Amino acid sequence: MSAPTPAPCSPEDVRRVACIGAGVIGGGWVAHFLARGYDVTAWDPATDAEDKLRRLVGAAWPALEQMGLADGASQDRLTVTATLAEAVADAQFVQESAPEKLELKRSLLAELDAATPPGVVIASSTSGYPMTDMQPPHDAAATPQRLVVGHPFNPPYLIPLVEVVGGERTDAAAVEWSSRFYDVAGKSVITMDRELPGFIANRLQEALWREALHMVAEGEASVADIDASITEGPGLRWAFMGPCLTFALAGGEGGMAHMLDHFGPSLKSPWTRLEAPELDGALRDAMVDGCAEAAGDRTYADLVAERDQGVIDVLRATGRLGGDRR
Ligand SMILES: NC(=O)C1=CN([C@@H]2O[C@H](COP(=O)(O)OP(=O)(O)OC[C@H]3O[C@@H](n4cnc5c(N)ncnc54)[C@H](O)[C@@H]3O)[C@@H](O)[C@H]2O)C=CC1
Ligand SMILES: C[N+](C)(C)CC(=O)CC(=O)[O-]
Repeated sequence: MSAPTPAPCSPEDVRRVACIGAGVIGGGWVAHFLARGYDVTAWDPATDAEDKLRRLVGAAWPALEQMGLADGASQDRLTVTATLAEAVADAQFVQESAPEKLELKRSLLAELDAATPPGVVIASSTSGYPMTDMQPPHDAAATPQRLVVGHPFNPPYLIPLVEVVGGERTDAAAVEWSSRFYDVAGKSVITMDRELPGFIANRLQEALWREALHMVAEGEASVADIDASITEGPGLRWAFMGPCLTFALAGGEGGMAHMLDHFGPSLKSPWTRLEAPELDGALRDAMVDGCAEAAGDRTYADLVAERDQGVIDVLRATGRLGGDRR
């Protein structure tokens, strides 16, 4: 591996962030960085991207005001550029949020690497690809050592977690730099020392999702019942205590030891029973129809507002609103 290029500034000194790809997640990142007082440049090849982006940021702003804006934070600090090169020309950090297609990510990250000033860290929002599979190989021109995964959660302007992990050709200093940067930018960071499919949280979510799809495919439970089983049940605990400590309490004063001795054998069968279901047309239709039924007459905008207020209420109730803000 060639010598790492020193980052042009410390994470604390970053003022200009570029967001490449401005859909659900890229737009959410834009809203987050604006609310934290950064100057943001954004680029997205879709012809209607700027309108959609400004609408998304406008819809997120009331929630961000409730969360508390950084000094000087303003939607006016967003510049949407005509080209990728203009977006990254002066950037001190780049967040890529393009569609989850491996070949597209590969060529886009190579293009970003070529256009971004030396040493500036480039993070991908990918929800599952290992950076090793996406980063360009080492050659005279490429600098894959500054490429990391920074996996956010929807919406990135409200859900604190970012999972940070490098690939085989990533410099450890870039992982460390980006973890510190996200922390300074108000995120809650888990830094991983190895690549795992789905990272940590999606690996857990995917297990739950796999079972949900099985139940819908087999007609065993409705979409509404599956959602209620989490929001009225374990989801209430998970907002402040993770699944491991929660289950330690299931063992009473005997804790996790008693929980495993007591329930371990009976839980083993569901652990190993099912493979991923076939996502065929019938299952797709059942999920789409079930979600439409569960949403009722609430529009997409209604649901976004409801979700945003719900997350803020939970953050406030669990003492995670305010505190150490940028
Ligand atoms: N939607 C979600 O809940 C989450 C998604 N992610 C990840 O974020 C990334 C983006 O996903 P979404 O925002 O959901 O997708 P999206 O479909 O909402 O947005 C993708 C955007 O990328 C743009 N685009 C297309 N080609 C491009 C290119 N060559 N360069 C730059 N932009 C391009 C599209 O015009 C679109 O605006 C994916 O890697 C995904 O896995 C991560 C966490 C959660
Ligand atoms: C649906 N998704 C796999 C893209 C979701 C994520 O990656 C994280 C999230 O927001 O739950």
